[in-house]
Amino acid sequence: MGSPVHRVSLGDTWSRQVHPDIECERNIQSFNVERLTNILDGGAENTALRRKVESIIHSDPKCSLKDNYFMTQNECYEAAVQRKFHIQTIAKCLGWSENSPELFYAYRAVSGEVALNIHSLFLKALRSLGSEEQIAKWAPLCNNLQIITTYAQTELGHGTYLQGLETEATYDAATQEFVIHSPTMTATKWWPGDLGRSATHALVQAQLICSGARQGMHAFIVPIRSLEDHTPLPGITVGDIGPKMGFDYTDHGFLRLDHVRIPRDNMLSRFTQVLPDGTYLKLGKLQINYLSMVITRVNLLWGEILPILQKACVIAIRYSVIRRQSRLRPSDPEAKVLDHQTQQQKLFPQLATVYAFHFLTKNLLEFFHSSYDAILNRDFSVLPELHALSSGIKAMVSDLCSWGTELCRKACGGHGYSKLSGLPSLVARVTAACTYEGDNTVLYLQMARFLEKNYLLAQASQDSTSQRSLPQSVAYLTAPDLARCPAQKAADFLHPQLYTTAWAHVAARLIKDSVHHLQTLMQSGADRYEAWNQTTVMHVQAAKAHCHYVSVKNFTETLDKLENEPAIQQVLKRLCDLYALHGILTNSGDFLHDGFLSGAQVDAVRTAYLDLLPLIRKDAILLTDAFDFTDQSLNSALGCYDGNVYERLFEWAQRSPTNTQGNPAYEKYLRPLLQSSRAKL
Ligand SMILES: CCCCCCC/C=C/C(=O)SCCNC(=O)CCNC(=O)[C@H](O)C(C)(C)COP(=O)(O)OP(=O)(O)OC[C@H]1O[C@@H](n2cnc3c(N)ncnc32)[C@H](O)[C@@H]1OP(=O)(O)O
Ligand SMILES: Cc1cc2nc3c(=O)[nH]c(=O)nc-3n(C[C@H](O)[C@H](O)[C@H](O)COP(=O)(O)OP(=O)(O)OC[C@H]3O[C@@H](n4cnc5c(N)ncnc54)[C@H](O)[C@@H]3O)c2cc1C
Repeated sequence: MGSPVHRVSLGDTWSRQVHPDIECERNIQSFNVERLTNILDGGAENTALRRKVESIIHSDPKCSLKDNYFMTQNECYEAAVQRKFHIQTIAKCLGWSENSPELFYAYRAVSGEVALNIHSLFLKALRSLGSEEQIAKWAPLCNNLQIITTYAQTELGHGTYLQGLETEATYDAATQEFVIHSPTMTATKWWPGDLGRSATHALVQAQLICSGARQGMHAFIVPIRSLEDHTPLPGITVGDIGPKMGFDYTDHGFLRLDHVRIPRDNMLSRFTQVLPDGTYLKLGKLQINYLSMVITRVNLLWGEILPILQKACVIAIRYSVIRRQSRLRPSDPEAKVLDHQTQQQKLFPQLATVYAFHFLTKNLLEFFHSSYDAILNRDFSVLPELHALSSGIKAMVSDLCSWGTELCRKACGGHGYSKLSGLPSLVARVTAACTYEGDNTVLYLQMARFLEKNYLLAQASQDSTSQRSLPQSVAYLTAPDLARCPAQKAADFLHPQLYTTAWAHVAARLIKDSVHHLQTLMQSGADRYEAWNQTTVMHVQAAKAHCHYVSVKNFTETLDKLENEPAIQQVLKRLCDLYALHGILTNSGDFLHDGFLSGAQVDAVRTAYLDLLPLIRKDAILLTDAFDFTDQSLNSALGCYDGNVYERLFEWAQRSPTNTQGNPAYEKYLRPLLQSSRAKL
């Protein structure tokens, strides 16, 4: 049954011998780990390709992450540029193209710690908002790195409210140019990645002004640094925004534009155009110019956010079978910390969540790919659902991945606080995901608006004879609802149909309550804007419940498709059960509120939930092995495959420059202090 798990080890002394405390966890395999890896990769051929790419990348020392934890911000940046350069060189040699799986796997191998990540965001914005001619002109320059680009939207004064952006692009019909200008200090672009020290061109989002009228946010390609010597071009003030909580390897920057002139052709014009005489043409709503954000949200979930919680689970769970603290009985040896029920209660919901999110994000990507071509060809019918789902799911996944990664860090005790565990940098990175590409509260509210509309449509269609079909993700709003949960005992809560229905019930009720509250306020005289603001806490709660429902439903549907893989289906079903029940327990007030669940039923949920923990315990290491991260990519003294935690932590600490560079503070301060106190002894 068992199959050797692939790993690319660090090649250090201890990698040759696997620690017995982790080896025994792998001895009895209730499912085929390799097969699960294949399923996660989307097929055995993808697993093989990924491993091939990882071997190539890891055999190049210039792509190594080894000394990252001891670097300054500048050194991190330089090393990230070097890695980008080497991966690009390898890609060119081996014919890996933009968007190829090989390139995706190469970045996964180095944990995404390369410079020029926003270059690919620029390309996505270009391909979605640019005309075919613009794509033909700029994409090859980007792909060959003849230019380095950034996505400059956020300003010092505004990030969320795009209508409030101050940067102006005023069309001058006499010269057929746009004049790009930052009229105030707060109009300074602030945060764009790769802008501080690298980019030669920026995709600047600015308020279009033509023929005297303001037309809202549009995208313009603006050269900012000389291609000869990289100095800022006339009218450009550009630099780095300084130290941040994480992302040391990225040069986030600022940009001020002083009446910078660019040709008319540099406004991206797939959906909107300015004709030579200044006539403005637009297809659909203005918000079509926000399309690139939809694309980026979906892609970052898969490539950046999800792997962070996966890695945190691998590190924390592997460490928890090596770390021993306390005895469960006085006569026993000290227990692995993973055998404490409370440790399982911390880590297994995170493991279940990350599996749920893997399948959810995969499904969202598929929905995105099936809609994208239609949108580019100006069929916007599916855009509202895509925007709502990508906003809500981005918010939920980044929120819970951030929460879960920090929980994994804390679950590693003191060593989790060491950067050498790998966990602090994962926490810093995933925390940013709750803000970038849209603050999560703001994104939940976008989802809530979609829910409100569809709830009202559902009500209208129930009141009339003609049935209107709702988008698939909200179709449950028209389904018959149960007032009470029929479960009688703990085992009943292990039926996917039962807990999916419970989540549907709670989501539908919270949506109904938030909309009714909004309407009540409006009926009592508040205008819509005031009433909306007075109900946003309820709307966010409803949006969260809806997203949770979508994720539970998606996980159960994934299980249904695994009927030919009974062993894997069984182990994943336990995770699915745990995910759904953990959600019910942490939100039990919502289920008790209208009597859908009774107190006794919540007790039964807890029993079912706690009974799952020991079942998942025996497969825990295998479930983390299945993610198949190489030791190099984990870059964690606690999380390596072989479990030799203490040896590695000790050796890595020796590498700290603080141990070899002498101690100037001793000469300046400590020696005088010690000597003065010695005199008194
Ligand atoms: C390895 C990589 C490491 C990390 C890299 C990190 C890179 C990060 C990059 C960035 O952060 S780039 C900057 C990202 N910025 C944002 O995401 C800003 C968030 N703000 C917004 O998206 C919008 O301003 C807003 C919150 C949606 C509000 O916009 P606006 O006030 O103009 O619209 P509304 O009145 O709320 O809505 C009107 C209408 O439009 C619909 N809509 C809104 N957004 C979209 C969209 N993206 N696509 C399609 N439709 C959209 C919205 O649903 C409304 O529809 P109706 O209800 O009127 O039908
Ligand atoms: C690591 C990182 C990388 C980034 N990369 C880029 C990049 O490459 N390019 C780029 O252009 N930008 C980038 N950004 C900027 C990022 O997109 C914005 O910071 C983000 O969109 C949030 O906007 P804000 O900073 O204006 O937050 P604000 O909107 O000021 O949020 C502050 C608070 O106000 C609340 N709030 C705001 N509006 C509302 C509302 N309507 N309703 C309820 N509450 C509200 C928020 O919930 C939050 O609690 C990056 C940011 C980070 C941290």
